[in-house]
Parts: sequence; structure tokens; C-alpha cells
Amino acid sequence: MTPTDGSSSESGPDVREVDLVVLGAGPGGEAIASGAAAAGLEVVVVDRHLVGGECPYYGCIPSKMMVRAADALAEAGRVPQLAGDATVVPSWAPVHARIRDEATTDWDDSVAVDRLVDAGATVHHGIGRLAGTGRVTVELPDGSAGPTYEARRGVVLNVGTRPAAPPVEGLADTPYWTNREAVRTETVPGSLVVLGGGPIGSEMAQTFARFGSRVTVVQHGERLLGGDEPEASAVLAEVFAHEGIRVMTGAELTRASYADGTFTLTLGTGDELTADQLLVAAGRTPNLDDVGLETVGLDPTARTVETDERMRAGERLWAIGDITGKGAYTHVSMYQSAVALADVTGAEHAPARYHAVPHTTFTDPEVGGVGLTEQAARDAGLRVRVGTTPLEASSRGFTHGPGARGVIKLVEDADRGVLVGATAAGPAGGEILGLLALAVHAEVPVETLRTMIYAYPTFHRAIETALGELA
Ligand SMILES: Cc1cc2nc3c(=O)[nH]c(=O)nc-3n(C[C@H](O)[C@H](O)[C@H](O)COP(=O)(O)OP(=O)(O)OC[C@H]3O[C@@H](n4cnc5c(N)ncnc54)[C@H](O)[C@@H]3O)c2cc1C
Ligand SMILES: NC(=O)c1ccc[n+]([C@@H]2O[C@H](COP(=O)([O-])OP(=O)(O)OC[C@H]3O[C@@H](n4cnc5c(N)ncnc54)[C@H](O)[C@@H]3O)[C@@H](O)[C@H]2O)c1
Repeated sequence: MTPTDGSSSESGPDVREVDLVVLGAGPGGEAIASGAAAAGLEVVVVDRHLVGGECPYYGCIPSKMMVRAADALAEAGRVPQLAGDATVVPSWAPVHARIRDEATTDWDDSVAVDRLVDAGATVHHGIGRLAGTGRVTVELPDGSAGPTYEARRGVVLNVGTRPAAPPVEGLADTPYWTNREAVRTETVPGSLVVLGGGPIGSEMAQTFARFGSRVTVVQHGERLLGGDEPEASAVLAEVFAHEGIRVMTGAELTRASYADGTFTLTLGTGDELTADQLLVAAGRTPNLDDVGLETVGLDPTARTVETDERMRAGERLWAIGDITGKGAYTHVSMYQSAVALADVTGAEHAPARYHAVPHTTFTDPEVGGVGLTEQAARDAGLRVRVGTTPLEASSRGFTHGPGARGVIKLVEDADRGVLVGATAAGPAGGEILGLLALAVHAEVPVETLRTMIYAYPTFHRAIETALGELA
């Protein structure tokens, strides 16, 4: 099928039959669309914004370019302790240029669209909505009705999330940033308040602080990275304090206003903060409220769409990505995409399992985690043993010197003798995590992990020490 912008004709709605409609094209949606088209199916993709979704344009990729630059500055700052003198004058210009030119082609998805078209798919920019089983309507960018599709095999829902706007008085009237504005900025604010100390807030707070911004994190919860192990949060809080980032925990923003280039932010305690910019990173809202879920018997007010182990969410309906609530990560979206593609095309595939979902927050130290935290394992009723060791106490940590803070924590199901969760916080924590993710995924017996030889002096060798601490 050739690309088309389609429209209703005067003789009535333009209804077209195809094999598969991918509604929302995040990373997983893009992948399943090209996979299904390569398998010979007639595929239509509908995306209201940029094909590829949040990750390449506003999420993972631009934010990791920012982190990379900030880490380079931090490493330069460690030279005096390690290797003499280094003078660095931070400049945001190369960061912005890499994001604009290399990562996002100035927030233009033509390359992604062309890739899909070359694979044989039809792509619409527009709002897609379910209109009953296997049926999708398209509203074109100018507000006119596009074609309606009847999908013989069905519909893949991959509509993702948008930044949540917390109900703070006055906030909507201020020019606050979300991740979308933060990755597009051409300048670094002199001072920045970050609302939210989750992965987005933590990565961005440290990045802008390393580029010279005076940063305050206002965090509702009791600690940074509340979904991770408390030991990892503690390490990060120490590093943030050392780098001059103020972290206010248990703090609630109640009022926001903006005048003459300054944000004034009132906290529940009555305390007032002022800053040049406010970045709201307080979670995500699923794009499920305007996608016609009610037409297929699903709840449009739900935060997630329930799926089975084949990613089926209903009759001729699959759901993948953040909306499934199995981990808002690109790798989960891609994993689910492969499972759903196999189901759509009738190929063999192992059913989806989530016992070993890994994640890494790319702060410095990186915080990697897989499977259950100690608390989650206890809440699940497991008999738990944990082993913990500081990374800087390892031989590699000692030789590394500045910037070696970190922790390895292992969570064992003592009855089965396997790891059900693990954390690797430290330099390259996300890379150390690889070994642990394999152990949790493959349920490698702890006794087998103890017989392994761990290269000396690597960071991952600290896993052996943590195994020795399991108690
Ligand atoms: C700042 C930031 C950093 C991140 N860093 C990482 C990271 O390092 N590693 C990682 O694994 N994950 C990271 N993530 C998360 C990652 O971006 C998401 O998990 C990933 O994009 C997968 O999301 P998704 O496929 O569910 O949908 P999304 O990427 O949100 O894509 C959904 C698509 O659906 C479209 N859409 C929505 N509604 C409609 C509709 N009605 N009709 C048509 N189209 C519609 C949207 O325009 C969008 O293109 C980060 C996220 C953010 C915000
Ligand atoms: N490296 C990565 O893999 C990566 C990076 C960024 C984002 N992500 C994904 O994107 C998701 C969204 O990230 P996020 O950081 O926005 O969400 P989050 O839900 O993980 O964290 C939001 C934080 O904001 C706090 N918060 C919420 N409302 C608040 C308020 N009114 N005042 C103060 N604090 C408030 C919460 O306590 C929480 O700690 C993550 O869960 C993750 O799955 C992944």
C-alpha cells in the first residue's frame, strides 16, 4: 500500500480493509509495524505526533546525550585528584546541537516514517481512536476525518504516556518545563527547581547542576528513586549533596506562579522557593483517555490496559508499552512488541514474563535494578536473604578513586536458592547489572554463582563479595 493522507469523501466515510493497524507508534509500535509489514501483512500506522514516540525525541536518547555531557564534565572535575590539572568551561551548545541534529533531526520523524513506508506500511499523522473491534478511525492534523480502517487481524495499541501535570494551584499558568522542553532547551537556567525525584527528575537535576545551574529537587516521597532499593537512594542522595544539589524530601508543592522571569513556588510547609525555571517530572499520564477504549469494552479511565502473556487485551486487540504497566521502559516495549508480533503472525514465541525486568537510571552513579526489591520480595511472602556491599570498598573502587561510590545488593529467595532481585549502583552500574539480570532471568542457583570466577579487579567482582554477605 502506498502512503496516503486519506480523507472522507462526500459519498460517506472512507472505510478501508487492511490486516493490522498500529495505533500509536512508540518504539515497540514502530518495530511491530515494520515486522508485520516484512511478514507480508498490510499495515497502517497512526501517530498523532512523532513516529518512534517519546524515547528518541524527548526521552531516552536526548536525555542520555545530556547525561553523557554532564558525566564528561564530572570526570574532568576529577582530574585534579588523579592526573594533574584540567580546566573545563561548560557549554550547552554542543549538547543542544547533538540532540537537535544527531538525535532528533530537529524533531522531525521523516526518517522513521520513510523506514516504515519502505517496509511497506502506510503511515498517517493523526489521532487514532478505536471504534469497535478491529476498527480504527483517524482524525487528520487539520481536524478533518481521515479514513476508517477495518483490521482483519486486529489493532495494536501503543499510545504511551504524556508528562503528568500535578494539581498545583497556578501551575498551568506558568511556562514550566516537562522533559519535552528540557531536552529542547538551548540554554541552562541559572537556577532550577525539579519537581519529582524519580528517574527523570534525578537524571535531569544532576545534568543541569553539572552545567552550573543551582538545582533544588522537591520530592513528594521520602527519598530519591523511590522504586529502587533504599541503599541506592542513600548513595545518590549523598552524591547529590556533595555536588551541591539540594534535595527536599517529603515536600509538597502547593502553589506556583511566574512573573518577570522568576518562578515562585510555595511548599506545603509554607516555605517559598524562587527559581529561573521549574521542571515538572512528577510521573506520567497514560494516553488512554481519548482512544476509544469504551468502544471495545475497556475502561478509558484506567491507568493501564490489562494483557495476557501474548499481549492480547481483547478480541483482535493487542496492547504494548508503558500502557501495560509492566515497566515504563523502551526495552519492555520492544520485548512486548516481539511477543505481540509473533502472536499476530502466528509464529512461535515464549509467553511474556516479567520476573526479571531490568532498568537503569543514568545518574552518576548509575542505578541499575532487576526483579524484586527486598521489600517487594518480603511483601510477596518470600523467605528472603540479602547481601550488600559498597562498591568503593572493592579493589576496583579503590583504584578508581573519586566517583566510585556505589552498592551491590542481592535479594535471594532462600527457599529456592535463587536471586529474585538485585541492584547495582555505581560507575557503569547499568553494565554490572547485565550479569545480575541474567542470574535473575535464568534463575541461576546462588550456589552456581558462588562457583564462578569473577575477573580481578572489576566492579562486577563485588557481586562475589555480596554473595558472601547473603544472610
Ligand atoms: C525523559 C525520559 C527519559 C527516559 N529514559 C529512558 C531510558 O533511559 N531507558 C528506557 O528504557 N526508557 C526510558 N524512558 C521511557 C521510554 O521513553 C518509554 O518507556 C518508551 O518510549 C516506550 O513507550 P511506549 O512505547 O509505551 O510509548 P511512547 O514512546 O510514549 O509512544 C507512544 C506514541 O503514541 C502516540 N499516540 C498517543 N496517543 C495517540 C492516538 N490517540 N493516536 C495516535 N497516536 C497516539 C504518541 O504520539 C507517541 O508517538 C524515558 C522516558 C522519558 C520521558
Ligand atoms: N533511565 C530510565 O530508564 C528512565 C529515565 C527516565 C524515565 N524513565 C521512565 O519514565 C517513567 C516516568 O519517570 P518520572 O521520573 O516522571 O516518574 P516516577 O513516577 O518514577 O517519579 C516521579 C516522582 O515524582 C514524585 N512526585 C509526584 N508528584 C509529586 C508532587 N506533586 N510533588 C513532588 N513530587 C512529586 C514522586 O514521589 C516520584 O518520586 C519512569 O517510571 C521510568 O519508567 C526511565
